[in-house]
Amino acid sequence: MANRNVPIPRRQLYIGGEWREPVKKKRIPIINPATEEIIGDIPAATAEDVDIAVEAARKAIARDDWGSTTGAQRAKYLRAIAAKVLEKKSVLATLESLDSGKTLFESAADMDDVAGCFEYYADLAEALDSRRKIPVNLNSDSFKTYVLREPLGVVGLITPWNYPLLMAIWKVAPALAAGCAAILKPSELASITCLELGEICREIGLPSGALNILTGLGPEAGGPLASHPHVDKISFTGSGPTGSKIMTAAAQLVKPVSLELGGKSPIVVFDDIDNLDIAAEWTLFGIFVNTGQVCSATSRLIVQESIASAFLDRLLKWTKNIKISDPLEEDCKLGPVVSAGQYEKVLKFISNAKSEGATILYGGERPQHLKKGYYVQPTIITDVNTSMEIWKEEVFGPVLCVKTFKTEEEAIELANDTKYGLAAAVMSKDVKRCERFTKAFQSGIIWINCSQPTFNQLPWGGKKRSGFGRDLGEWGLESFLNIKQVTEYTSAEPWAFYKSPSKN
Ligand SMILES: NC(=O)c1ccc[n+]([C@@H]2O[C@H](COP(=O)([O-])OP(=O)(O)OC[C@H]3O[C@@H](n4cnc5c(N)ncnc54)[C@H](O)[C@@H]3O)[C@@H](O)[C@H]2O)c1
Ligand SMILES: C[N+](C)(C)CCCC=O
Ligand code: NA
Repeated sequence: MANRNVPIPRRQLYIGGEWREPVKKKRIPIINPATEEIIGDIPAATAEDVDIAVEAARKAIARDDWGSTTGAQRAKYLRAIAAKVLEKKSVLATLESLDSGKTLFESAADMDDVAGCFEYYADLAEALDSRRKIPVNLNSDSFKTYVLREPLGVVGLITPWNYPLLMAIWKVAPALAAGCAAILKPSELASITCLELGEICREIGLPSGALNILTGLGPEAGGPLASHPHVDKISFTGSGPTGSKIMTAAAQLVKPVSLELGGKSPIVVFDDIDNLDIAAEWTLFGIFVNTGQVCSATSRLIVQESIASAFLDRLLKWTKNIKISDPLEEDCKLGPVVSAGQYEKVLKFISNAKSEGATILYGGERPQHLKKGYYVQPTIITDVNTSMEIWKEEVFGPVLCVKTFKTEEEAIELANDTKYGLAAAVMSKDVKRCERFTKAFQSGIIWINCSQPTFNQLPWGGKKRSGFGRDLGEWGLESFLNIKQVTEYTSAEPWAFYKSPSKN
């Protein structure tokens, strides 16, 4: 077992490069979901603190030490942050697990991804210098034109608890690479590592106000950020209902938003797969990694009837082998869900599925050996029909529902039978069929013969009710840039549209 006695730092809000007590001095308890114990607290920002942070961000943009930096200069800061994250990896990973219930192995992997994401955007920040000003040739003697890429300004980043630091960094890194000044509002359910990012920024000497971190409740801290007149954009990852509220608030000021929302993603398994075990493991990983609290979780298994029985048999064998324990224990593969609220929500989805007539093939309850903590067994539900809640709604927990199909057409129809459109996976050795599914799936992310692998270079985001806009890749950087066209009249001749008064 890793050291669970890592002290939980008692932080304030990180504003203008300093730790600052919230104006109303309120704090929110931190709960460890594995023990249900209060292990510390975080500051709770309100509208007053948002005003102060927005002012600090505006000042940063107006100051040369941030507002006039080149991409190459910003890249140095991003690389310094990446190095600090790796230096502190073990402590940060432990804090992430204590706060969110994530297994220590996954938290450590997240910290590598966090550092990798800063490194990736450091490269893109450097490359931006040569793309900052692009001449456009009009073949004109009268006009010289060019297009500028500029930082968008002050941006609000509102993020969820499932990958507390990683989801924040998917936005923080490109926002800083672009030269924006950012205000990060992480989830009140897991904010520790985001506050530690503040300490890292202080240690590496990031210019004050370039990144501000406001922990607090959604409506009290996130709400005023979304509706603030001096915030130029909101980039949000979280639930659909909150996304709608943010879009509504931003719409009043015609403020751009990007929304990465939930999903109910399908994984379609065909009978031509060579190896049932390989497909079973990907199916398992697609729904049980991070205890199913993944926006892109492939939570609907759509399996060809001819192999359904054999495949479910393999799936059960793999599922029974998953170690469920305190997330800090060695080899733990499934920790608790994040909170009491999430625990109740997941169990309610399972009991509703039962009362609607579905069969709980495996799991569905608290594991017998764990008396405390928000643990739910990995759960597989069969005898599902398309009108059931469990087929339609995002659970955000370790719950897989299963349907069978006979034909490819039927599989496509089932896969797209959802209001969401984040991700979709197909398992088949038929290359042409995989191409047909790639085209037919109504989603932003396609996995072929796998589920969940994610790379900084590739765009991340969805369509339909999963939102719009893209994190990661060059698209993530572009979303924090303003495109400005410049047209210069270079002719010595008069424009001659009006009759010149000197000729009267
Ligand atoms: N598409 C993706 O990339 C992605 C990634 C992770 C999570 N998610 C989705 O996030 C959801 C779970 O995360 P969650 O429970 O933290 O979501 P949530 O919507 O409850 O909270 C997300 C963030 O919004 C804030 N918030 C809440 N109410 C607000 C308001 N009125 N105004 C402004 N901010 C407010 C919260 O404090 C938090 O920081 C799931 O639906 C999941 O699918 C999506
Ligand atoms: C694919 N990852 C790395 C699990 C990240 C998913 C982000 C959304 O929850
Ligand atoms: Na917590």
